[in-house]
Amino acid sequence: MFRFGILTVSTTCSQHPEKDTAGPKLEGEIITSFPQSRVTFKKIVADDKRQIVNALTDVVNDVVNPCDVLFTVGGTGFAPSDVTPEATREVIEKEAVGLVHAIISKSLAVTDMAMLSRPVCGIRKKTIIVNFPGSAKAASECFHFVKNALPHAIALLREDDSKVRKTHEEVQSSPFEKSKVKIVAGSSRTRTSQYRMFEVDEAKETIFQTLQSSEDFETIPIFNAVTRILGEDIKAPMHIPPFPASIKDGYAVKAADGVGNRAVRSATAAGDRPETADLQPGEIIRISTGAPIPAGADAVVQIEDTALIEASENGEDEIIVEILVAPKVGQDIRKVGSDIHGGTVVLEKYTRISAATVGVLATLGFTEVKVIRRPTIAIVSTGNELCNADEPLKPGQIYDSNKLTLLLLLQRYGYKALDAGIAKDTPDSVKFILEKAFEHSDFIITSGGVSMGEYDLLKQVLIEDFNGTLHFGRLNMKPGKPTVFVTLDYKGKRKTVFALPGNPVSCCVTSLLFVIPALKHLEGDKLFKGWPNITVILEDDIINNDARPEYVRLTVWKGVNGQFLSRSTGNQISSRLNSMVNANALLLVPGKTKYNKASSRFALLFGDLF
Ligand SMILES: Nc1nc2c(c(=O)[nH]1)N[C@H]1C(S)=C(S)[C@@H](COP(=O)(O)OP(=O)(O)OC[C@H]3O[C@@H](n4cnc5c(N)ncnc54)[C@H](O)[C@@H]3O)O[C@H]1N2
Ligand code: MOO
Ligand SMILES: [Mg+2]
Repeated sequence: MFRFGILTVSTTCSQHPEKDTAGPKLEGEIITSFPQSRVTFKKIVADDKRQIVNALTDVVNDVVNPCDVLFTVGGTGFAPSDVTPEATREVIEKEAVGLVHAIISKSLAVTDMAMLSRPVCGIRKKTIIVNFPGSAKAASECFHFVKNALPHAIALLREDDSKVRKTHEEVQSSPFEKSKVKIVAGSSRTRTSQYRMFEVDEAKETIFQTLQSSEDFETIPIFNAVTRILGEDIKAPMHIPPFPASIKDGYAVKAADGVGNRAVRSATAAGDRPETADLQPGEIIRISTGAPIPAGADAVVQIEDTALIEASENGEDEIIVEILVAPKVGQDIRKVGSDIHGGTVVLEKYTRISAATVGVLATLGFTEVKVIRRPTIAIVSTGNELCNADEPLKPGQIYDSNKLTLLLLLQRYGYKALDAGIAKDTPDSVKFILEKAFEHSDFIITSGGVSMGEYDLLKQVLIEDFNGTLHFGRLNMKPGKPTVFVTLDYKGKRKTVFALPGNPVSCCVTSLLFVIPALKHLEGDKLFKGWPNITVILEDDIINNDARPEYVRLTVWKGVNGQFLSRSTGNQISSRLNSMVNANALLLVPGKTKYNKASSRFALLFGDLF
């Protein structure tokens, strides 16, 4: 049973209690909403801070007749006499700003006047004190805004564990199920990887065969459409230009008139309504670029090919102009539909939308466009050693860089991703974070936890807890050997997971070689055929001492003779992210191979040229 109190604060009502409509109205709402409850305290006091403080204190100290929630009604406004919030603040021990926020934000949805209410809510001992405005309507509305949270708030204050747990379970919908994975340490741990080593090309092929390009569409405003893939053929609903328009600043003429002096009838500029009275022989009309061609005119003579013969007295108007060069029919006129012919397909489905594409859509009057829906993407970091940027580093910790690098790398190619947090190196934590990511996203990129260590848990959790299909778990490449590609069904929805190696460079290089192409493929980008291979000249010797083929990061720029020159970005160890700084290309060097300085090689260009 809940116990409520109502303190009406009003000087008038304290003298004429029959005028208090808000208190009784609120009492009725309380009993209707909580039939098992009782209103154990009712009082009216004047708008007097001392009286309010005393009444509130009496209630919270009353052990015989305690009150779970005490509502004050009135005295929360801007009038000099309104002091209920100040009195409440003197009494409470803890503020409850969430209640205040609920009251104000929900009231603002009803009336702008809610801005002028100053409620204070808080807790003193086991009583919650809540300020409501003084009108009967507002008080009862506010009660409904907060009432759903009250039972749980009361249970918490009463330290009623069973009720609190029940509410937590209800709120969290499904109680968390622990991971099935057990960490295998010591003598029984595996010493050889059970995953077959895939070649890079085989891995790419596997990705493209496994992932189906989306045929799911959405309509978005054209100003958000750059980098998206067009989801339909766009037919022009009109001709561009929609009217014959002048290509030059000059004079609209009748070509048959030829050269000679002409009377300037009028002037027309871009944006003017088309002149409908037919141009007569011997007449011309001054015209500006983009203006509609007047009726009866069939050519435009640019101003450079004319001479002024006579002007008006004030010099503002041209009266007679001489045409110096004989015009041809149609000269300097943009015909209707000459840029875009109405009814034809002007943009093809699967085009990647550029600023110019948006311009064409705008020209045709489109404000929205149908595009292929992109997968929702989440990024997860894993590792006990990882620390968020806003926390101080403890011994043994490092800052998480992969999550941010991945988020921004994706952004560079137009993809937005969600930060799904950092998982600890425990099966439960990895499972919990992945579950959270699967709830919100269809395409998940993780980093770390995929190699041979006993705390490298990603593959096991994905397979054992989520019944994932592992398509590959090891690649013959450096960096990026332990790259993992998994698909699974979660609550009936298909999820794609790339579990990338934790080393920051491995994470970047594998994103460029597999993740971005996979996203482009999913999005139906039919024009993307992988990063272009360009011929570069090496400015230094490049040696790969590893048996694995190595993707060496290069800086490529255009030399004076137009050739592409390149230099390695320095020490290529996969922990050294500086090797990605200033890198715009990847040079594939076979295992145990030296590429000599000045030789020319193919490199994959993934960024802008320097
Ligand atoms: N016995 C073997 N050990 C390792 C092998 C192997 O084949 N046999 N492979 C090595 C290779 S190659 C790589 S690459 C790494 C991959 O490691 P994991 O993917 O398991 O990643 P972790 O062990 O969790 O971390 C590796 C490294 O990267 C740092 N890291 C991780 N996450 C982040 C982050 N978000 N931001 C910054 N730095 C991060 C982490 O601290 C480690 O230093 O395994 C080799 N081992
Ligand atoms: O393959 Mo690891 O990615 O060398 O560093
Ligand atoms: Mg590891």
